Amino acid sequence: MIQMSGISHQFTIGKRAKEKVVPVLKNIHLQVEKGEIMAIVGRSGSGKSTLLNLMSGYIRPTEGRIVVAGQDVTGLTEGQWADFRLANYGFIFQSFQLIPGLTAAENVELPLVLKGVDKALRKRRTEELLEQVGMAEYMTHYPGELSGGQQQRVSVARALVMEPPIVLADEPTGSLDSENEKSLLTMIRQLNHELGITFVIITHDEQVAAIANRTLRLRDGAVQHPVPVSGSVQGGVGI
Ligand SMILES: Nc1ncnc2c1ncn2[C@@H]1O[C@H](COP(=O)(O)OP(=O)(O)OP(=O)(O)O)[C@@H](O)[C@H]1O
Repeated sequence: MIQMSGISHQFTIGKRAKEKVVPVLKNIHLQVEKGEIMAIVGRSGSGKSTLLNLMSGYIRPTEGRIVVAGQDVTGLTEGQWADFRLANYGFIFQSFQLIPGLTAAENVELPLVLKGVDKALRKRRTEELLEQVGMAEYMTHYPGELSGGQQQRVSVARALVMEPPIVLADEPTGSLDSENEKSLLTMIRQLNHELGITFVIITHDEQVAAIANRTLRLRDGAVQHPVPVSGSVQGGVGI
């Protein structure tokens, strides 16, 4: 589903005369299989977010090739990446990243508006999803009127609204208490099993890593060691 080959990335910081190159990722090879949950773990600064940003086209690799859903995305322009993300990825963040001035329903609906989907269809899809994540009663609430756990449910609904084959999550449980964490993980497992959605999840959290089929460990920008297969997804473990 996602293949990264020979990926290296360095940031260049500072002004011209004092430019400094910061190498972050070194020769990463990874393959995320369709229908699996992959956890990415590693110490702060090991390059986890950089890896996710490369997968989703927010930054471009210094070296290497990225193929997602059969398409070589390495050379996409910014505009092409925007379309590609809308069609292929849903995102879940630690800080939810809901738009404060929009209701729960409007937040979920927004990607459909951007895509020009018909209003009646948007409404139906939004209601279905908010129902699915247990937030039907809160459709007209603003994010500021919802608990952290409720906001994360809304953000899951938003991530799913375009029916993406892949969901990328950056510390999705990082702001949740243990009860909300448990219910989010149950939801992720269900979505993975029932809809076959592929998940890539950055996490510090052992409970999250425990639901993953595989765990990729980064250390100082490199893959730490080969990844054992521990879940139900078969074959082709190309890390
Ligand atoms: N835009 C940038 N410019 C320069 N350096 C950057 C930039 N983004 C990240 N870095 C550096 O790259 C390294 C890896 O950062 P990254 O955010 O990928 O780590 P991480 O593993 O996600 O960390 P954390 O768990 O703290 O979020 C760090 O040393 C960081 O300072």
